[in-house]
Amino acid sequence: MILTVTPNPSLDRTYEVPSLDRGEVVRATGERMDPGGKGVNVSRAVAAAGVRTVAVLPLGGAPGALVAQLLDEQGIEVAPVPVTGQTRSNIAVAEPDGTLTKINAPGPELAEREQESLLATVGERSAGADWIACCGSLPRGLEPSWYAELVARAHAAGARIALDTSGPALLAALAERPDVVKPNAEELAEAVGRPLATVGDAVKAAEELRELGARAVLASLGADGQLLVDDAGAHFASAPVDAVRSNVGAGDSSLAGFLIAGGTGPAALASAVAHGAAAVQLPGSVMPSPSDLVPDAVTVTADVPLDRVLTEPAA
Ligand SMILES: Nc1ncnc2c1ncn2[C@@H]1O[C@H](COP(=O)(O)OP(=O)(O)OP(=O)(O)O)[C@@H](O)[C@H]1O
Ligand SMILES: O=P(O)(O)OC[C@@]1(O)O[C@H](CO)[C@@H](O)[C@@H]1O
Repeated sequence: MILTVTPNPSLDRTYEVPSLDRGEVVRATGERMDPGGKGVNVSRAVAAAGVRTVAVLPLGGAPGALVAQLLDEQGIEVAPVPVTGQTRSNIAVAEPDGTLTKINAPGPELAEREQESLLATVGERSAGADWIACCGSLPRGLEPSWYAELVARAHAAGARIALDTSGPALLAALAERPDVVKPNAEELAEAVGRPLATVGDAVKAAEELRELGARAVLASLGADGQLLVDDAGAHFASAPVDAVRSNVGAGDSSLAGFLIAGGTGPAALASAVAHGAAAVQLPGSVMPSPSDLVPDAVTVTADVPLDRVLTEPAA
C-alpha cells in the first residue's frame, strides 16, 4: 500500500485556449476539473496501476467537498482531515504549442488543532504502508519543519518516505534522511543555490542533497528525462514523446511509477520515466493507465550524459 500526504490539495481547473493574450477575454475551447495536489496525483496514478493507495489530505468548504467527490468517483480511498478554511482552486491554461501557465492559490491556513489532526491521521493510516509519499507545498500555518517532523515520525514507525517538496521545507527535511526526494530541475537548483545548465550539474546537485541527508535523489529534468542518484551511483533515463499536451502532474505520475516499481534502482527509474512520458501526452493532470505506458521506449544508462545541455536550464 502507498500512503500519500498532501497538506495543500487543490481543485485543479484546466482551460485549453487558442492563445493566452494578456488583458483580453480569452475563450477556452476546452475545460476540465481534476482533484489535485501532488500527493493526490500520486494516489491517482498508483490507483490507475491497480495498486492500493490511501490519500491523506485536509479538505474544507465546497471545493474540498468536490475534491472528495471526484476522488470517490475515481475509486480512491481518502483519509480526510476536515478543516475550516476552503480548499484552494488552482488554474492551468494550456496553449496548443504545449505552453502551460499555472496559477496556484495559497490555500487555507491550518489552525493548530488541524495541523495536529493531520499528523495524527498520517500516523493512524501508516500501518502497512510500503511507502509514504509526502508531496507538495505547505499551506499557511505549517512551519517549514513540518515535513521533517513527519519523516522522523514515519521512520520511527518503520515506513519508507518519498518526499516531493521544495525550498526551506525540503532543506529542513533532509536531515531526517528521507529515503528518496524528487526535485525537478528548478527545485534542485534552488536547493543548492546555483543554476543548472547540464545533466552533469544536476548530478552534482543531487550528490549535494545526498550529503545533506537524502538517501536517494530522483531528479526530474522535464523533456530531458530523469536522473537517479543513490548508493549505486548515478543513472539517467529518458523516453521520446511525440507531443506534449499537459505537463501538470507529470512529476507526480513519475514518482508514482517509481514507487510502484519498488522505489529503488534503475528499473524503478525506468518506470518513473515511462509514467512521466505517458502523463505529458494526456490532458490536464490525467494520470496514465498501464495501457498508456510504452516501457520499451525508455532507455536507462549508468553512462550519464554529463555534458548534455538541459533543454530548459534551471536558474
Ligand atoms: N516536455 C517533455 N517532453 C517529454 N517528457 C517530459 C516533458 N516534460 C516532462 N516530461 C516527463 O515527465 C517527467 C516529469 O516532468 P517534470 O520534470 O516537468 O516534473 P515536475 O516539474 O515535477 O512536474 P509536476 O510538478 O507538474 O508534477 C520528466 O522527467 C519526463 O520523463
Ligand atoms: O502548490 P504546490 O503544492 O507546489 O503544487 C500544486 C500543484 O500544482 O501540483 C500538482 C501538479 O504537480 C497540481 O495538481 C497542483 O495544482
